[in-house]
Amino acid sequence: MVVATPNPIRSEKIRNIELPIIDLSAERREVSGLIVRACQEFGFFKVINHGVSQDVIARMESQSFEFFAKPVPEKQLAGPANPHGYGSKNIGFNGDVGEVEYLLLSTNSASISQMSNAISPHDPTLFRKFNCACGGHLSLSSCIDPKLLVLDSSAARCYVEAVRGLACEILELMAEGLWVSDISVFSRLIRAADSDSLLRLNHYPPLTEDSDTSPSSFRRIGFGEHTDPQILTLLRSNGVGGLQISLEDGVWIPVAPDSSAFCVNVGDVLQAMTNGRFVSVRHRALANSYKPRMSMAYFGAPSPHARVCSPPELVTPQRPRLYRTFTWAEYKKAAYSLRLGDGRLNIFRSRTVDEE
Ligand SMILES: O=C(O)CCC(=O)C(=O)O
Ligand SMILES: [Fe+2]
Repeated sequence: MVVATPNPIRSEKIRNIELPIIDLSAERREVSGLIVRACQEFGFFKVINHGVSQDVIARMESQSFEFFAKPVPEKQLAGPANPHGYGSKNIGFNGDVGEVEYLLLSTNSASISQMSNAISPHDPTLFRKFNCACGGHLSLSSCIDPKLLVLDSSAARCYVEAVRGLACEILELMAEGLWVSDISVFSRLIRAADSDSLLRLNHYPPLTEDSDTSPSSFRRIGFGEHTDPQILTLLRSNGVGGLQISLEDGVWIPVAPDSSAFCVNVGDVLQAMTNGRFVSVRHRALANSYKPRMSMAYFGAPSPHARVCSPPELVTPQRPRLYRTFTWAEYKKAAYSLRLGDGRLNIFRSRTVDEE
């Protein structure tokens, strides 16, 4: 049995910075400018007035809590995570551990149904069915598709439809703000039918058995420092803090929980596609000493064979190409072979830039 090593957090700096909160209902040109600035400075921002229905969010959250409240043997029916499925304490395949249990799902419906069969053979939906009539203003048409209601009327399916719509909208605002002529250059990748996008539910149980009561060791690593490999992450948590981002080594900026917002962060693929203009920010999650924390992360990813390269407008003589073209399958292979905290994108830096 692998036992998670306690990770006391000592001698680190916490800096309280006000992170950008962007109102998506404001004027479009202004919003796209603010998003680009946030992605360049922080690789992170929050969005409000995002249009995803509170009902869709609330149902997904309650289904997730219900899942994590199940007895361990039942949850283990959906495990071990390989990489999809239920996992506890072990993250990835290379020895990373944390005070977290999670359920990682591919967002394609076949995969969600398969997992739900494994968990509840007598109830063939992973999360109890409900009558999905919304799905967020951005993806209404796909959510009211009668075929979808028959096949995918689960909280997970509806949530995924809504957040994918929001992610596409944000990616198009980014392209506009960068003055890229093909505004679907990023969003098209996660709209593809075989996109490798994921939904990850993380549950950080409270740390009740801590005998050392000093403030620094009272909080433990739930999910260790890393960048997200995909294009864009949309994350929500319950009202319990724990997420932190890091812009310089050893300095952590806490992200306050906010029920009206989605946290958005740039992933490695978007850093590569913007030729390094946007930063894929390092972040981590701490488990709370008293309260359970739950987060739900949608990771918008390309399809395996999609080629990742910058649009021509973002490569100039003053700003030569930083990364060589690669496929998402290649990138994933590299990511799975490394530890959580390793900088994977460096492997894909252009030789010409390295040699300069
Ligand atoms: O739980 C959180 O707030 C962060 C989780 C995370 O970074 C991830 O799942 O990639
Ligand atoms: Fe992450």
